[in-house]
Amino acid sequence: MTTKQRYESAKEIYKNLGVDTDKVLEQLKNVPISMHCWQGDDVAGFEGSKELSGGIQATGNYFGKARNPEELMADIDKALSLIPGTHRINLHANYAIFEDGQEVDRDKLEPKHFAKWVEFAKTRGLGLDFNPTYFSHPKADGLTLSSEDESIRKFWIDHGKACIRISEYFAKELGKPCLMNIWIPDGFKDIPADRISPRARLKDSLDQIISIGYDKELVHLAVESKVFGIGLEAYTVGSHEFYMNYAAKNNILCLLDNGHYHPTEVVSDKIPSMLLFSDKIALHVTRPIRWDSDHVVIFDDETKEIAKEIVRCDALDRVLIGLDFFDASINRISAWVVGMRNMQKALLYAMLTPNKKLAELQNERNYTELMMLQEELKLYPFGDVWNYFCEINNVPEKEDWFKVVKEYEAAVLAKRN
Ligand SMILES: C[C@H](O)[C@H](O)[C@@H](O)C(=O)CO
Ligand SMILES: [Mn+2]
Repeated sequence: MTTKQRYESAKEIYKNLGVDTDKVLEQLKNVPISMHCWQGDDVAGFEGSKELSGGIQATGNYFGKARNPEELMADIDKALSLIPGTHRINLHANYAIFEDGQEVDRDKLEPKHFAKWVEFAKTRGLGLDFNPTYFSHPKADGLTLSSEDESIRKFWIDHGKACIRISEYFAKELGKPCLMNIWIPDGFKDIPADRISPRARLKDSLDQIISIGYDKELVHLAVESKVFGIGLEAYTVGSHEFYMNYAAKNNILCLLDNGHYHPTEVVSDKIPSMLLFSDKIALHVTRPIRWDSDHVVIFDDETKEIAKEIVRCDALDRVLIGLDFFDASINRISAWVVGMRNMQKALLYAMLTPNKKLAELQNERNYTELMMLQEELKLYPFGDVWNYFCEINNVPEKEDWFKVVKEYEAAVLAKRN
């Protein structure tokens, strides 16, 4: 049987559930996912120092990591060629590209330092998202936006302001809004004596950053909380409560990273609550194993639950989906492709679910049938629909894409050292 024939058969099966697969495939094609550039080089960036700080860690030493903008862009191209649909690229400020002798520190970054990325995105029809980089820098030794040292704090406030202008530039150039997400590593290893003062300073720093004014249609500003980092186990300044309140008060977005909560807390459950109070939210979809380990996104229960909440809350245009992982122990292009395709599979799985019917069963308190149907749905011919989605979007289906990665690994990655 051909992929199309399998699809036609699956289509009939889903039709009996009231699900229109043709419509689903059209919808899925138009859901952009923001692919993070930092999986390509273990969050190293293009500045002189490549040492990763801020309580995050990329472990592993698989060969072939991108060492410069040309290599990173070529690797992104290779990954995108294996992922159905048109997506977005998520950049960090430490991926600025300087002409010789024009290097500036992060507080002085300008749009021109990202012109090559804009050109890259434009020629491929991609959107760009952005993140100020508050780590891997001599001035990020401890606290940044919450620092008690006013000169350090000013440096990072200026960095935030510079990044707003760069985000605006991305949006204007590409004709698509840019999500600018602020994450800072600030915190303490051991029990602090004063929890409120660093948070008061962070609040003031954020106020100063947003005081420069920006077009909210162009820049979606977000703040990303975290519960702990390596060496920052006892306290993080940018906690969930801090940012949820800050975002609500200032009409900006919360970004929820599913590696940033206590182990039994799930982001899927937070999505509907947030959507009742915010026009938009943003996500970093990742896979924490025991801690915020940033493993590659797989087709696991929580990724599926996250996708289900986005779909059944009818919020595909209100939840800005991005990925955030950095695994240095495997082929990095494969990591991107697996993560991106899995996020799409999770969305597809959610779209193929008869959500209305399931909600009716819940309302009728028919929990027996609800459980039965949710379990039976797991063995529906979802894979046949996925493979057809790949076929009509001109990317290899099933594991066929991996051949392309292996060829690229042998021809290109193996020659990097
Ligand atoms: C590199 C990213 O900005 C970083 O991973 C951040 O989003 C985060 O999740 C830190 O734990
Ligand atoms: Mn994150």
